[in-house]
Amino acid sequence: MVRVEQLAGGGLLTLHDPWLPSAEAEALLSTLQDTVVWKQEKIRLFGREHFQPRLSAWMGDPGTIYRYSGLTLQPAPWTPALAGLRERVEATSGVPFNSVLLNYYRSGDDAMGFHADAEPELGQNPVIASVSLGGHRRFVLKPTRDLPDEAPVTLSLGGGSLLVMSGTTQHFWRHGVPRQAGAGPRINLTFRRIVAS
Ligand SMILES: O=C(O)CCC(=O)C(=O)O
Ligand SMILES: [Fe+2]
Repeated sequence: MVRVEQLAGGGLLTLHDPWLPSAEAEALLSTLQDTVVWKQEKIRLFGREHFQPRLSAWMGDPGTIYRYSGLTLQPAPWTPALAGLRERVEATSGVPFNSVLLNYYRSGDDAMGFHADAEPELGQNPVIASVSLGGHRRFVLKPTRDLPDEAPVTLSLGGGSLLVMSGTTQHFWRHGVPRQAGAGPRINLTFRRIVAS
């Protein structure tokens, strides 16, 4: 099923759910849990250092260096599983990607704070394609202060789904994955296109 949601300000969400067959999504979850070199990165936020409340990894074509929150990530080479998945994400979304940020939420205590994927190396109005594996999590979008009358939008991202964020989503909306009691392990893959570094 495909659900399309237009956001105020010209953002667009396209949710394909299911996208991957569930047996494949489950197999990919355990392959990634076991084979990715996961790290808990220490970031600098408002001048203070702390560990991110999740594990992560960065994979991509040579030269796709990613900088955010004081970190500089060098890409690990594509594994066969993710190189194949990238092609399928590109086929569905119609957009080329050269890198992917992997986030591993070990439990409902792991989370992602509100942010926009608006780093300069992603260019203007980037398309971000987000594959979820494992347990459902709430994915919340909040308008920026440019859209004071808009209410937050909440999606439930289940294992095997593909969410494509496009248009001006990263300009007028911020998104996050709040802590969620009882949630199971989840891996999210955000495919991106680094256009300059
Ligand atoms: O885990 C998610 O669904 C969101 C991940 C995300 O926002 C990101 O990687 O920038
Ligand atoms: Fe994001």
